[in-house]
Amino acid sequence: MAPESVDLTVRTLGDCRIESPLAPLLAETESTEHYVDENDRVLFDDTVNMIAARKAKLDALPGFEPGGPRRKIFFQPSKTRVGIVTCGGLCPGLNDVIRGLVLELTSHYGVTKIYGFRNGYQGFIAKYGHPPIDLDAEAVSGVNEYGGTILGTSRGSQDPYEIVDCLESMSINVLFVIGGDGSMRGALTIADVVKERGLKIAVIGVPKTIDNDIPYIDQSFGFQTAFSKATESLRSAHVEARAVPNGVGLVQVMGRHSGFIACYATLANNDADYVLIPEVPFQLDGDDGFLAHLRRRVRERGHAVVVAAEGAGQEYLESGEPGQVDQSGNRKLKDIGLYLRRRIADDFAEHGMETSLKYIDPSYAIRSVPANPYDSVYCIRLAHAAVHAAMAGRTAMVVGRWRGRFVHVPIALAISKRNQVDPAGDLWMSVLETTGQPRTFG
Ligand SMILES: Nc1ncnc2c1ncn2[C@@H]1O[C@H](COP(=O)(O)OP(=O)(O)O)[C@@H](O)[C@H]1O
Ligand SMILES: O=P(O)(O)OC[C@H]1O[C@](O)(COP(=O)(O)O)[C@@H](O)[C@@H]1O
Ligand SMILES: [Mg+2]
Repeated sequence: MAPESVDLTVRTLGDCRIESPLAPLLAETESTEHYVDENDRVLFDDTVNMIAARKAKLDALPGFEPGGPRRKIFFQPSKTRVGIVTCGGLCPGLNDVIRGLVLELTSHYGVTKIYGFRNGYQGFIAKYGHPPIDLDAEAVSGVNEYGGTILGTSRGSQDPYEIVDCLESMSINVLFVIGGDGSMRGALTIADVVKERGLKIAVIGVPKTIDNDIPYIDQSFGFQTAFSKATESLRSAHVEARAVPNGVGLVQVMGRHSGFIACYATLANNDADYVLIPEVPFQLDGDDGFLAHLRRRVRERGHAVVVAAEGAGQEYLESGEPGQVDQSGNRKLKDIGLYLRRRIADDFAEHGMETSLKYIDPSYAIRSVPANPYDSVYCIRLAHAAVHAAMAGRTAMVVGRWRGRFVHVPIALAISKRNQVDPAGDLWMSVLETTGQPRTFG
C-alpha cells in the first residue's frame, strides 16, 4: 500500500525569543528511549517496510514535532492571559486536564490570569449569560477527584467571529480547547479567524473522546477509564447468562462510529462470545447469520455473551426518520441494543428454544466517572505538553501521543479522518481470537 501523504507542519505565531523559566530543567535533556529532544522528530512510520515504501532520505522522512518544554518561548508569561474551555460529550479526565493546565501555567511559567469559559463554546457568547470564571491553584484543588467538568460543556455551533471578538476583548493570548473531533473543528475555525485578523492568539487542543475516534494520537484520554468501567457490565452479563438455562447476556456500549470500547472491554475480561461494531457489517438472518450462530453456540455451550457498540448494525434501523442529527451535527443513532434484544428473543422463540436474555446498557455510567490513575497520568502529561506548546507560540495544533511519544499534531490532520477499528488489523484479529466468532456473518 502506498504510504499516506501527511502534512505534519505545526503553525507558529512567531519566533521564540524569551528565555523559558523551565530552561534550567532542560540543560541535560537529549533524545533517549524515553524522551525526545526538542530538536529531534518523532518518526511517523515505525516499521522497516513503511519507511522503505517512502523511498526518501533519512532527513526527508515525515516526523512529528515532539512535545515538551522549549528553551525559548514566544509569550512573556507575566503578561500572558489564558482561556480554557471544555466542549462536547463528557469524558473521564476533563478535570485532570484543567487542573494540569492551571498548575503548569501558574507554578512553572508564572502565568497569573487564567479564565475558565463555561459550558463549551457558549461561554464566549454574551447572550448565553455564562461569564467566565477565574482559575488558579485554589479553584482547581481536588477537582480531579470528580467526573464531569468543572467548567460545564455543551454541543451546538457558535459563530467563530463572535468567539474571537470575545478573546480579543478580554486580551486572551492562549486558548486551550479540551474536546473531541467537533470541538477541534471549532478550534481550527477559531485559529483561522485569529490568523485572518492578524492576531497573536495560540489555539491549542487537548483531544478528548471515550470513543477513541481521533486519529494520530495513539489513544485519547478517558478511553481507558471508560472501557474499564464497561467491563463491569460485561462481567454482570456473563454471570447472569451462566446462571440460567440458555442464558444470553447482551451489553450495549457507547461507540458512535468506532468500536474501540466494545473491543477493549471484551479483551479485558475475555468472556464475550460476539462483538458487533460499526466498522464490521454483519448479517443477522440466514444459516450463517449472527442469529443462527448465536443459537448454535447457546445450544452447544449453554450460554453466550454479546457485546454491541451503539453504532453497530445501523443499517437495520435506518427506516423511520433518516438524517436526524444532534445540535453539533452528529448523526443521531437508533438503538441497536434494543433491536437486537427483540430479534434474539423472537429468533429463539421461533426455533422453540427457551432462553433468558439479560440486557445491560451502562450508557453514560462509563463516561461520567473520574479518570483512573493511568488516565490521570496521561491527562497531566498532555496538559503539560499543551502548556509548553502554547507558551512556545504554537497554534492550530493538538497534543497527543504517537508511538508512545508526546507530539504536536496539526488540528487539520487530527480532524482529517476518523480513527476506527481496522477489520484487517491486529486489534480486530485479537477480538476474533478471543471470542471465537467468525470473521463475517452471512
Ligand atoms: N465543523 C465544525 N465547525 C465548527 N464547530 C464545530 C464543528 N463541529 C462541531 N463543532 C462545535 O464543537 C463543539 C463540540 O462538538 P461535538 O461534536 O458536540 O463534540 P466533540 O467535540 O466531543 O466531538 C460544539 O459546540 C460544536 O458546535
Ligand atoms: O448523549 P450525548 O451527550 O449526545 O452523547 C452520546 C455520545 O457521546 C459519545 O460519548 C461521544 O461523544 P463525543 O463526540 O463528544 O466524544 C458517544 O460515545 C455517544 O454516542
Ligand atoms: Mg465527537
